[in-house]
Amino acid sequence: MKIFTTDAIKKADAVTIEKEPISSVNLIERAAESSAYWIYLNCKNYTRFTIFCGPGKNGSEGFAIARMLYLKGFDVDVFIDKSKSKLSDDALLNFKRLQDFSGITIYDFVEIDQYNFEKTVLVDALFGVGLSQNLEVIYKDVIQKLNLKKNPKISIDIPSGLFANHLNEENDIIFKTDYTLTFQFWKKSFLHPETGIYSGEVVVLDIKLNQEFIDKTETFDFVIDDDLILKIFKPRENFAHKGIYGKAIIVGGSYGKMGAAVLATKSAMRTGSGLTFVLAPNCGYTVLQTTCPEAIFIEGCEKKIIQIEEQENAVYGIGPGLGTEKETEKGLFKFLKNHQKPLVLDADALNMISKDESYLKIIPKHSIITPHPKEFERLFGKTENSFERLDLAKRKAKELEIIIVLKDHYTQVVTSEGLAFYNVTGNSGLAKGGSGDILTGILTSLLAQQYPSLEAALLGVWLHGKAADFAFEKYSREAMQPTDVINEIGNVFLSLNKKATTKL
Ligand SMILES: NC(=O)C1=CN([C@@H]2O[C@H](COP(=O)(O)OP(=O)(O)OC[C@H]3O[C@@H](n4cnc5c(N)ncnc54)[C@H](O)[C@@H]3O)[C@@H](O)[C@H]2O)[C@@H](O)CC1
Ligand SMILES: [K+]
Repeated sequence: MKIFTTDAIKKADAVTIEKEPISSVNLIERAAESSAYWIYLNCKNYTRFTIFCGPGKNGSEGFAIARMLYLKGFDVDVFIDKSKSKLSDDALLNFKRLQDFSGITIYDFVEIDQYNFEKTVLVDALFGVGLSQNLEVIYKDVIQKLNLKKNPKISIDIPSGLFANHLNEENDIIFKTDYTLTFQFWKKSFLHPETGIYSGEVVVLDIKLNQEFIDKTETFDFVIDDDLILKIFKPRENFAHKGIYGKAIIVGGSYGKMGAAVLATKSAMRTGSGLTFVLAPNCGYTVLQTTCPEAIFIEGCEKKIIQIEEQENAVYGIGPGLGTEKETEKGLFKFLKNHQKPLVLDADALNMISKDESYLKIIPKHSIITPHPKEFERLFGKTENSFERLDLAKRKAKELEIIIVLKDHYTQVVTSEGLAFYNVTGNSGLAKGGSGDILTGILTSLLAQQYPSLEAALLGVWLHGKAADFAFEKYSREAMQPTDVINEIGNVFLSLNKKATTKL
């Protein structure tokens, strides 16, 4: 799914209005209907809604939602700024429509302090993507007061005060919501840690904006959605043999960090590589042969790896638990200098590469590197925030012709063309040691199965997150373990296969 800038969203609205054709207020009606319907389906424990409306189209949607919820039998109150009352035409029209409903009381923002907030859901329809400057004082006051309330909160399109595609100023006042019902596209700010904390759970509602315009309009940012994954995923062939599905070699483990190699090897196998090898120090022999009997062990040195031998037609995933000893570093660089095929580099492999800028240049083209924010900083330098970090990743991915998987709550796959794909599967149960090792195993396995690098990265991060979501449902975010995630990879493939196979 494409992520549009505010300007492109406005154009998409305008083109839809012109080409469909549909009036602006009827398009607002469509957006309001989809919001009211979602609320009707999902708010089972509440019968009371208090809707805060602004002066523009977002406010107009608020008025329409108020009317629709009232007609569905809910108790609805509306708050506006009565003192200035400079509503836009679209807002005025829906505001006037409300006057036919004597059961809906319209309050002024100044009455908030006297209002009874008991058991009501707060709906924020103050500002949408039309916010062009910092908020006026009157709206800041309202938002500050509402942010102190414990009531459930829903924002329409975007939490009021938040910009859609860039960072706010540090002291900006922003509505902090539990749910955001957003129209047609994810907004970039929902996907970054500094701004995403305001948007809560995001629900994207399809309001059927002009598809031709969406298809034609270029963008640099995307969300990995199910449609994209189904285009990438190739179900296993009936007449397959193990040779078709490649040879994955995990290079990792050192004395005391053998678990990382175990997790990466297990997840490579669960992802389907035809043959899976693990190159690890000899001290890991028993543990690896016991925990991963299907994998083939390649001997390293006693307690660390000092050389990586080139094997024909193999895809390497290097890093989990590898350690950063001088001899390991030497072995890694000797290997990388002569190796041409795309591979996966993670963890300690990246830590060793970050020791010298010239090392970056010997990463084979189209390889996938998977740094978390700290590793990224060591590799490419400090940035002020995650928006700048992504911009830097785009420049570096282009320069080095590699794919950077920037691990975060919403991991970003950054391509050598300067595009970013945000992954929205996964949860904070993955914020545990070992999760990254699993991703390395999955990516190595997909590359070995001849998925092109970008497709392997997109499918890999999605699969990793999806398996984590399945594990979360069984064990909770707190208790789920990386091993539980590996054990759910199979269920993710089952659900993918169900969708991908031809049905009669
Ligand atoms: N027909 C359409 O064009 C559609 C509009 N949609 C909705 O419309 C929203 C965008 O509507 P608008 O462009 O009217 O913008 P908003 O409703 O976000 O707000 C803009 C209004 O607020 C005023 N304003 C802007 N910044 C302000 C500030 N800092 N302090 C006080 N007032 C300020 C502007 O003068 C304008 O009246 C979307 O977020 C979405 O909710 C969607 O329903 C899709 C269809
Ligand atoms: K809003």
